[in-house]
Amino acid sequence: MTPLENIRNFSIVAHIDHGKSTLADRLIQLTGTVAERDMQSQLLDNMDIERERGITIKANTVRIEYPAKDGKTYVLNLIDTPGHVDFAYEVARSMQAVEGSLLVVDATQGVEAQTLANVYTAIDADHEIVPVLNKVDLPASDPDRVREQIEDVIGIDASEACLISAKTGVGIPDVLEAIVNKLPAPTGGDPDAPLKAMLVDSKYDQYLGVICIVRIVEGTLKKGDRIRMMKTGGTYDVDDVGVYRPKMVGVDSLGPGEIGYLNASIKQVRDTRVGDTITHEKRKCETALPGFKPSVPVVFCGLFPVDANDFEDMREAIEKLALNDASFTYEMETSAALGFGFRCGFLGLLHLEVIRDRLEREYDIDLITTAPSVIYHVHMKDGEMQELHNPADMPDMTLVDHMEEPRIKATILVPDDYLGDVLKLCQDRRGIQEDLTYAGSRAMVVYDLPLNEVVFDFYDRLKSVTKGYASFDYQMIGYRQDNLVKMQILVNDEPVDALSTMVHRDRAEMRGRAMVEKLKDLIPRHMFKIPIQAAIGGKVIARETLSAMRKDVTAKCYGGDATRKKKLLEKQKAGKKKMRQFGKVDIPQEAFISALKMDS
Ligand SMILES: Nc1nc2c(ncn2[C@@H]2O[C@H](COP(=O)(O)OP(=O)(O)OP(=O)(O)O)[C@@H](O)[C@H]2O)c(=O)[nH]1
Repeated sequence: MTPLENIRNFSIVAHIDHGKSTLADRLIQLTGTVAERDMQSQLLDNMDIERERGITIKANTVRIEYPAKDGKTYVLNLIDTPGHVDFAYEVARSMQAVEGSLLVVDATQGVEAQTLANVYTAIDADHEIVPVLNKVDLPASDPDRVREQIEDVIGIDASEACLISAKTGVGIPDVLEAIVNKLPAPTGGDPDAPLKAMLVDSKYDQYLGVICIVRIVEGTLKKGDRIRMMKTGGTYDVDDVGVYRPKMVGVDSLGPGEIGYLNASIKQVRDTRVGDTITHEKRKCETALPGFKPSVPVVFCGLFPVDANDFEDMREAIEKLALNDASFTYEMETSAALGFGFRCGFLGLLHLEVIRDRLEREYDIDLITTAPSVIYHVHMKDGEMQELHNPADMPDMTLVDHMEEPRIKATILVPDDYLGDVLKLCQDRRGIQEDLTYAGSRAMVVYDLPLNEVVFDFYDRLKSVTKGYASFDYQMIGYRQDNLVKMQILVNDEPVDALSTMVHRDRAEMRGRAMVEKLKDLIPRHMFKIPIQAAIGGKVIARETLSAMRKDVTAKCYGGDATRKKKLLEKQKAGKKKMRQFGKVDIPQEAFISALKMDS
């Protein structure tokens, strides 16, 4: 067991791409935690999809042993936290398990929106913060300017910030010394007290079952102990305890201040509650740790198999994915248009994409994704309040008194030149400007926006109007009443429920027109005329007509080249597979998403 004063627990906070993972790799490498031949970049991102997209989804931890200049060997426990806005709540939770943070800022870019959001989370968790300026090997780096910016915008002293290049390794020893000298050791913690440990995160391993990452606050955890989860009441025998280096290595025991894993034949991640207090069954601790609110899904959409025969496979795949991800919810849904599928809830759009990608790639299921929606509060005239997850379930408007929608506070950092475009974008999305300040040549804008207008393609639009220079972060602020209506789309006079959306009354006409125009381009011509309409209640607010024509793919193949004709017809058939029939009309899969993209 390591004495408390020789332990340092920390996380790294950074904006995406500022070098968090590269720095973690360097720290691991320099301390010889991994043999040189086993070194591969991004050691901590072990899920394929994380590695591929360069994002971290679940918290990971690694234990590093560092012989410091003062002659003592320290145990450094690094918790790697997710870096994307969707997972902000997970970041806040993992931070409760450590005492300090390295604040990594790319010295060529400076402070970005996520730097701010993450560093404030660290400050809220009472962290000591060590600023680290990365990428000083690049000619464009300007450490002095960025140092000043950290002081002006964040308000912490950056005069002793470490100047490093995580890529070349310059300055890494200074970071290790700063961790030891500037970050506090964990406090308190009697190894003989009844066990009190925090469940920091849990994940599913196909060979070992559920692995829990734990931080010991008091007492000692050993293999063979019988433990109790104080919130869920579950009791388990501990099969193994250990640490990540970053591979799993068993240890005899974990004591106060230490971070490691435990494995106790827990069947599914859902049986564990992140933030729960773990204690011994026989000798319980008196009070539990404060615990966390569970993270709740904010974005919902329907997922349907393109081929109805895939439904059972899809159910199995979704159940498996949910085993490892308690923040992802699902329930069966039937749609008149799309048949059987699932209504799924996600933490954000990236989370949605990750799950959808995994279903398609790992389980080989072609999916139709319906428009993402948020949760509306529908206040009925009889005083009851209903949560609306799916626009298709909207109750009869005559029974509704009023509706509320979720709003967010969005923080956007953008170079001056693009400020006008950003303000226009936020204004177009029904935003209310709350603040506009400058940090050097960059503006920081704060907007109050409806989540509904952001979940879909706001981030893409923001990136495109600012050529990628803007950064964005948000947090939920609550519900507010507004004039919202359900807009239906009718194709060939039949409503397509999967295309229903909630819109603001004042924008309904514009949105309806844009959608029917898009659909006209997306739906192939048929042998008959197809009216495409947008309607509110029974009233049509926009209409386009797709004229009749048979698309003869073989028309260009005059002469007798039969094989080429056959090939083209087969290609047409394959293309058809991705379509769904609505009455007599085929609607291609991409229409469900593309039709909703707004051009501003
Ligand atoms: N030139 C230079 N490039 C660097 C340095 N550190 C990181 N990079 C590069 O910057 C990019 C982003 O680095 P990552 O370590 O993946 O960034 P991250 O912050 O972990 O990103 P997320 O995991 O997506 O949050 C990679 O292409 C790195 O090779 C550095 O010191 N100098």
